Amino acid sequence: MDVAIIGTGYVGLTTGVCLALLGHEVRCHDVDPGRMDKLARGRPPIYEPGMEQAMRAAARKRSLHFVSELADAVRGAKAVFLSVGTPSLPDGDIDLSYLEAAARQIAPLLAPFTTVVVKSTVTVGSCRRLEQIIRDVRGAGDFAVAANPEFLREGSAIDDFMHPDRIIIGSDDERATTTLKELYGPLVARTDAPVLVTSAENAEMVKHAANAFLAMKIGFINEVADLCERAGADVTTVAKGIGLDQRIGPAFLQAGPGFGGSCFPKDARAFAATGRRNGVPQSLVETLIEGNDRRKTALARRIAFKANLRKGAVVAVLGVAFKAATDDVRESPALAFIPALQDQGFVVRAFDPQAMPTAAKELPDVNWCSDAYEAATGADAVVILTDWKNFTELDLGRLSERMKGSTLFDFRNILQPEAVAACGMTYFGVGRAGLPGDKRQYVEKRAVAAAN
Ligand SMILES: NC(=O)c1ccc[n+]([C@@H]2O[C@H](COP(=O)([O-])OP(=O)(O)OC[C@H]3O[C@@H](n4cnc5c(N)ncnc54)[C@H](O)[C@@H]3O)[C@@H](O)[C@H]2O)c1
Ligand SMILES: O=c1ccn([C@@H]2O[C@H](COP(=O)(O)OP(=O)(O)O[C@H]3O[C@H](CO)[C@@H](O)[C@H](O)[C@H]3O)[C@@H](O)[C@H]2O)c(=O)[nH]1
Repeated sequence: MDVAIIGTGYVGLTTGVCLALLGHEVRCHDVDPGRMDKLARGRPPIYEPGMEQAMRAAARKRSLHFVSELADAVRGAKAVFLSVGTPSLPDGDIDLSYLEAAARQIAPLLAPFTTVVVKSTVTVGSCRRLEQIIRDVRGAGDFAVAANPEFLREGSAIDDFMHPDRIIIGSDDERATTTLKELYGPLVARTDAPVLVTSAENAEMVKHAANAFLAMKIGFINEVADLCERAGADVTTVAKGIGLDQRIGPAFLQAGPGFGGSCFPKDARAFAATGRRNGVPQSLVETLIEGNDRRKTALARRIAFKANLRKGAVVAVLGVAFKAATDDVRESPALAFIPALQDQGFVVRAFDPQAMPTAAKELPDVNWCSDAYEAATGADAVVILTDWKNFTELDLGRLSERMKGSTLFDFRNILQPEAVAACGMTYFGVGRAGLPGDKRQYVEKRAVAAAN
């Protein structure tokens, strides 16, 4: 099928590449000329594992094209995907203006009959609004707007797109639903993914409610972690025990420094704003947002207390991306955590395998380092903030030798406390093994290790 993709960020690019690999003829367009230039040279403008290879594979099939002129992208397309950003407004609601602008721009260019597919995450009622904008330009009858929310995660975008848990098609126009079923046909044939055909409103609501629910699982386990820490339990085991209940499941129960990224914080705010706008406050989600925001700075104060850091102390932060396997720092815990360290008068040295160029624009006065060991050099404390696999493989002895102090905060619970203690460091995880008891425990273990 002939497909156009408008907006080639994480979602648009992944959608375009994957649809091309599934056998469709795809033309991608973006307003950002720098992005288009990179794409035309076969270079992904974002760090996403497997993307460059997937782009090469699609290019070999001659089914993926990057087109600078919007009209050339849209002309003749049977489905036009809108995958532009939907950022937060100051009141938490989404800013629909990028989608509205894109709808206005494509409206005169659509061939009859075209399905305009809203891939961006939108609040309930947005597709109707976009439909009205296009209708104002070209009248009714030869197009339909369908909601088709995307559930991929950054860092595993291609795999998630190619192996969806479900495909949601939101439209009451039969021509649109037929087009989308045909489009996803090859994917459904390969994966047997369930397809839910429903109204646009239901589809829009599914996306926001799903993200709010997943974010609530994380917010919940983070509060449980804090309780574990005080009450002498270990959240990693507690989460395992909870997750073994099939009704709960093990996913999204990793305690950490709070959820970040371009989706959960923004989408939780939008869901809460939708509740307020409709006179049905979503109090659980409101509380979740507040707690998650507070957590990021509270952890910065907590380390000062636990490691007894004074003004001028040096803190090494390992990881600034909002999660592993991405260069994205949007609403990353690091963007709140590092300034909160600096506010206390600490000097911050930091390293991230991919996200330093993007983070440097947001975080002034950080000493960026070429690896974890350089970051740890002369540090009073080291903090692991992102769950990069490289950090699970650190040479802890080497890290410890480089440090001035001896405290390691593992805010992703990715290290073995015993291994850290064996290298002469005091270990603090998130909600692990009960504090201050575990501090004594690991200090004691360290003493034993040293004696041996
Ligand atoms: N990032 C994710 O993991 C993810 C997953 C699912 C859904 N979403 C949703 O998908 C949408 C896009 O997210 P993203 O992370 O890909 O955003 P992004 O910021 O990475 O990309 C958006 C792109 O749209 C382009 N753009 C803006 N206006 C345009 C226009 N009028 N014409 C052409 N291009 C235009 C921008 O230049 C940018 O390259 C958002 O609504 C987001 O909530 C994101
Ligand atoms: O157990 C967990 C799982 C995640 N996180 C954090 O939560 C945030 C989001 O992580 P993740 O969901 O893996 O990344 P995203 O790429 O933001 O993907 C989410 O947001 C996308 C945009 O809407 C959706 O498409 C995905 O389904 C949804 O998982 C990150 O800060 C993670 O570190 C935790 O702290 N603990």
